[in-house]
Amino acid sequence: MNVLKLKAVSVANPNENVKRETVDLGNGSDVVYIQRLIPSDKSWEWFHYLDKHIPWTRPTIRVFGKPFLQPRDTCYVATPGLTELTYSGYQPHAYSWDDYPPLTDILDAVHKALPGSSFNSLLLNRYNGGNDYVGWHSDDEKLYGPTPEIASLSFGCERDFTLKKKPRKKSCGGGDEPASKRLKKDSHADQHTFRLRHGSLLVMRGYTQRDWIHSVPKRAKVEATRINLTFRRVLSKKTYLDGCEFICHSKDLLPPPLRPIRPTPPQTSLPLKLKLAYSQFFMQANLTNHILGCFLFSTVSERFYLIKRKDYGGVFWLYICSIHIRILYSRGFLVTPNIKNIMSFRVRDQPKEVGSPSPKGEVGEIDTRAPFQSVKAAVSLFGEVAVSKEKRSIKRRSSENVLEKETQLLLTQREVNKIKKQLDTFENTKAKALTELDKANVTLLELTKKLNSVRESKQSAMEAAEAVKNQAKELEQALSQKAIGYEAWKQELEHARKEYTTTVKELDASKQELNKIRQDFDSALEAKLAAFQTAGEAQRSAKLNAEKVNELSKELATMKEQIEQLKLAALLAQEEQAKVMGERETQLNFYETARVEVQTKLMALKNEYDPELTQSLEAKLAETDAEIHELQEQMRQARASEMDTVKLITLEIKEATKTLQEVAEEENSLRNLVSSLRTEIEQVKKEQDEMKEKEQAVEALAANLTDQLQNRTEETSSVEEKEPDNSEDINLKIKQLLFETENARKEEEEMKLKAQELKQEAEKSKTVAEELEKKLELFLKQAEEAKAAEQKAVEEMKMLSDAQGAVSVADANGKIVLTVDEFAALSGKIKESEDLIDKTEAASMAQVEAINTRKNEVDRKVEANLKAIEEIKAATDMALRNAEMADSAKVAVEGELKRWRLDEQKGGSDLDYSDNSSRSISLRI
Ligand SMILES: O=C(O)CCC(=O)C(=O)O
Ligand SMILES: [Fe+2]
Repeated sequence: MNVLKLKAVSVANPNENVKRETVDLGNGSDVVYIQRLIPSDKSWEWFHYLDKHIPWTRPTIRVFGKPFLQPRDTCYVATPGLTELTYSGYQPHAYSWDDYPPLTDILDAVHKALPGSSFNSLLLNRYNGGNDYVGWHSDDEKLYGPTPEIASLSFGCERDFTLKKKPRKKSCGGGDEPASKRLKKDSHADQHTFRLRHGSLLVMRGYTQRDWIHSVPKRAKVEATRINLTFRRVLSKKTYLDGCEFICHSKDLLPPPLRPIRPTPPQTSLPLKLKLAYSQFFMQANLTNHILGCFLFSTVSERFYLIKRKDYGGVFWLYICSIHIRILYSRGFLVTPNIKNIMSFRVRDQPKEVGSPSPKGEVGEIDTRAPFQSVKAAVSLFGEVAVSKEKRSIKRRSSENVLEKETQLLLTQREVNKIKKQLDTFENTKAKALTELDKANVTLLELTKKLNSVRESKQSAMEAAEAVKNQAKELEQALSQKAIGYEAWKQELEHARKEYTTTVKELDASKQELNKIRQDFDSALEAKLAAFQTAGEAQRSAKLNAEKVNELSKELATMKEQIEQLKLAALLAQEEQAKVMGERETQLNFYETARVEVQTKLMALKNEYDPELTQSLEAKLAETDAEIHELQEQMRQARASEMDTVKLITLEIKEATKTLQEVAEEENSLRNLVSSLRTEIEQVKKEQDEMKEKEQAVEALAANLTDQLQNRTEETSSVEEKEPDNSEDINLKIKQLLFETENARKEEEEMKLKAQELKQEAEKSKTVAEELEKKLELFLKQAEEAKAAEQKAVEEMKMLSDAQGAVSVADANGKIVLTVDEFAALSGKIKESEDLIDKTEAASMAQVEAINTRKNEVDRKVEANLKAIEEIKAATDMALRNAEMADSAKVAVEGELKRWRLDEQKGGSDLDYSDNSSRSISLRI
């Protein structure tokens, strides 16, 4: 593998030329953004290395309990021994820093940029284009403590990073601050966006994870890849002590209220005072905190306790003395202390000598990093708080070593236990397997025994057979002594006997076959009966359908009539309107004449009277003129709009009539289809009748065959007795049999053909049904359209009725062409016809559906019938073959028997067979 060699980096000095921007988010949260931390070339070099070498995975995480493919690639790197990271139900595998050496260079660069930082884990993200993203979240996992510093380094494609304030109810910790301060902080913006550039570093600090959420949203147009590294510090690690697993948190995890150590206690009895200081603090500030457990240990003089406490999103340990533990215990905050578990207590920054200058602000703090391996060790260290730092550190180191060893030992012990368990399971499986083997052996023995007994019985049977053979030989010898010339005959007799046995067997088989055929016939008959019943039902339903179709046609006729009436009403309305218009025009003409007359009169008056009166009269005339004009205009407009509406309605009614006609046509075609379906059903019934006849013929033939076979047997014996040389007759009969067999074959062929035809018919009826369905769909669509058109017409009519109402009010003469009521009645009629169409449509649909169902049923029955016929045909074939075979065998036997009887008769004078029954042949059919 071509591993990229990367030199140790010297990145920009954070304190000198790197520009950093700090955004105060308020309430102890802030974000630092360094736009150009890593030079572009170096950033690309790292980008390509990470893109190629990091083992990226895209895990399935859980969001609100549902599995969800993480919308970006990821990888996790961490220092060994830390508590594992788990987020959204997913625990990533922790790779080591050494697996990917450039990561340590990048880490160094980040550490340099952020003095005092000490990251021990890294979550890498790769966004393969704008569709990859990270949704709103906060990195507030417990293992990072309450105020984690998270540094996010970006390479490659620029993406937006958005921060949003969490809903107010979740915010906590600001309770100690004065209201004025809080108010001020509230003025901070609730959302911030940073464009994360190639080589930039964004650091979230303080309570950002507690109070804010962040995301990298999707970006539709982005295609390029972005790689992001988020550095974090895990505060806890696992330790084993006295067989117990402890999650130890470093001092960083102590929440701020506990961090400032209490003022220096008096120098005398320092450890105890220190303990008291902590316990007092604990009592004051944290009584309500959730206490997970209490652990007791003793020093020479006193018993002390450590409290396992949960606070600020973390679990850690507190030291407490016995007095306070009793108080806590009495108040129900503690459960029974467990004496076996102990934790360490370390004192930091102790004054070296008594009487030295006043101690510094901080005198001690809890450190659970190095628990004691035994009570003794704890006591010894606890008693030596005043010893030199060096000595203490040596002791601590040795105690840490011992702890490390113990942890390793415990892990090894666990491993050993696991292996032991595995061994146990293996032993169990082995024991089970052995038992099974024993059982198998027993069975084998039993089987062997059985085999042996079978062998023995076989042997004895063989011996018996041998004895019988010997006897037969003896008998033969005796016979040969008596009739030496019959040697050949004996052999033939033997042969005939054998043949006879085979024939009997074959005849048995034939009989069975025939029985089977009979059974098949019976079941076919049943199926046929069922098919007939279905056909009858189909017929009945077809009749019903026809009746319904007739009803539908009647309804359709009524509808047509109604529409005709509607049309008539519309025509009448039109005529009425035309009449009104005529009257109005006459009125207008009358006005016009009156006006002209007045004008003439006025002119005459003007000439006769003074000009002032004339002027006023003229003005009045002009006014009247204008009014008349206005009236004329209004009437013209009203007439035009009325005409338009009437035209529109007429058009709509025409369309509705057309659609109804189409519906009627569809009904007709449906009716035709129903009748053709009925004809098809009749045809199928006829075919079935024919099939039945054929089947009966085949049945009769099979029965005939059986009878003939029986007769032949009887005839053979009687002919043998009466006419030994009637071979010609036998031949004739055999020929006849063969002829009949041939006939049966032909019949069968015909049946096959018929079945084929029936199948084709079934196919055809299927196609017809499909076409019917298609037509129905089309019909439904058209009905829908007709309905919509009708609806529209109704609306138009309503509008017109409203308009007419208005006209009637405006018209002083009260001459209304169509009153509101008339229009309402008209609308009602239209609604009625609409409902009727709906009902008709639904009924026809149901009819067609029912027809389809019936047809499908008939199809199914026909198919079942065809199948039964096929099976019968196959069985008949087989039976015929068997009959043929039996026939030829019979011929052979007959020949042999004839010869045998002849010989017997010839030798009758020499041999006296008193027991004739031993020679008689009975054919069992
Ligand atoms: O890709 C980024 O910039 C943010 C990633 C992030 O928020 C995370 O991994 O938790
Ligand atoms: Fe994050």
